[in-house]
Amino acid sequence: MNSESSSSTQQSADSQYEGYRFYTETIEVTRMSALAFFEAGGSDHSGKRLYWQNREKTFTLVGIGHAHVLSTNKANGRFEEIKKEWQNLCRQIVNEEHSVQPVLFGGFSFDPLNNKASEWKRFPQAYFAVPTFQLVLKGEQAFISIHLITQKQESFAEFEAMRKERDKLIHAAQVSEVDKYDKPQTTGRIELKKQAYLDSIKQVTDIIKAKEVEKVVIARTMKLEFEDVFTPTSALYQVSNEQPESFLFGLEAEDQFFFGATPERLVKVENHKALSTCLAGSTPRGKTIEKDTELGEILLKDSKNRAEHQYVVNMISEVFRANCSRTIVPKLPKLMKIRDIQHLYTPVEGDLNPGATLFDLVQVLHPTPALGGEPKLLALEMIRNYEAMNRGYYAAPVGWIDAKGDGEFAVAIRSALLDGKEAYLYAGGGIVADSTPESEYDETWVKFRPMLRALGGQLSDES
Ligand SMILES: C=C(O[C@@H]1C=C(C(=O)O)C=C[C@H]1O)C(=O)O
Ligand SMILES: [Mg+2]
Repeated sequence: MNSESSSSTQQSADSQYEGYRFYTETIEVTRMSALAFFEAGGSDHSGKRLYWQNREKTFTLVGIGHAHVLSTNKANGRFEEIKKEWQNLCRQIVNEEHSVQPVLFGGFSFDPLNNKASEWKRFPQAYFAVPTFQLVLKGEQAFISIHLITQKQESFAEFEAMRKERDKLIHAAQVSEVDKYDKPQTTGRIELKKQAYLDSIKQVTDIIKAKEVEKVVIARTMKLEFEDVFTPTSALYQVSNEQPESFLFGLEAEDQFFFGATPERLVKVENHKALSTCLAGSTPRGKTIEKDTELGEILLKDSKNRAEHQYVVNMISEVFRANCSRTIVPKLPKLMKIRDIQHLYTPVEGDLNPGATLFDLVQVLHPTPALGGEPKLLALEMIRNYEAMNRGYYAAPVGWIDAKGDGEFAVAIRSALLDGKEAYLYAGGGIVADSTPESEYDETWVKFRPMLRALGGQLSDES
């Protein structure tokens, strides 16, 4: 069964995209491994690939090549800029004849006002792309789309060449074996600025006790060194094996690759329904069922963790009440148990008000007190001043949006930046009045664990 549509649209739009045309074709293919498709794109489009799988595993998106890039290095107005450009581009190029609409995928940095030097050399403050070749796995079905966005009048030959390339990609993906990826040989594991991290927790806790701010999330970085270059496909393969119950994401920017397996949804919009997740408050999994249940029960009643969690519930509910009707917020948190850790969890949903968009929600929600703090702007300033790192895209929104405005963004935690023979891993925790540097430090170890296991950075005496 093939569904095809190739067409172009030209309207007398007053946008910056006047004269742009969109050529697209979507075919249904037999289901293939998303990772194999991602890998196949590496020979000609390395540095321009993306990967996404939702938490429920009902939707997987792989992008290869850039049909169009939207990015900015502006510190202020980056959300508005990307939102407006996407709307302008869609208005110009998308029409009803297109059976499949283009998808924009990418992310934002955590805090553009943080100007500490960092490892994030290839990532602008916002970085999105419409892929040239796009694989979508939905339920049992698989679709591959070609997207060509161009100002050229005549693109027939170019589009024909793209069809050939698509067929080669499909073939390469179908014959490749995806279980061939080994863990890297890890030669070094360095806790960067550990003392500065511990000191910052003490400083921030003192300021919270003086009631100048209520909650601030503080994070730290771990660096792994590998014997050989470790590839993005191998990295995705390893985390996907480790974390079946999370969103999986990967975003290439030239020779750097940001990826992770996060349990935290920032916001999803589907047919005007909005969903978000309050996730804060943590404890390890128990080794036995009894111990695990006991740890969970203790977490549900623990006042320090409930305080961490409640700031997030209050903030997200407030944002939803301002942007949605029929907002539903459960009164009490539940437990979200994932492989290495359990969290306090409250889902929030509502019907998006007319005029409110996914990008609007991303902008007002980011960062929630799960990754920033309360009050938001003061917490951001404290993170800038006290945290001994620059988060880059860690803890920031990463996700996708389509031409109708549906899409989903996750909070990019449990993540790492891969840079050739090195990887930078990130983990943090919510600091409230009764936090201590030692227990926060321990909590970050639990949060590092999945990524360490995936990347072979776990020492032999740890399991
Ligand atoms: C900051 C992280 O996680 C966040 C902080 C949590 C906490 O402090 O309890 C729990 C879940 C996340 O919202 C991280 O994983 O790095
Ligand atoms: Mg915590």
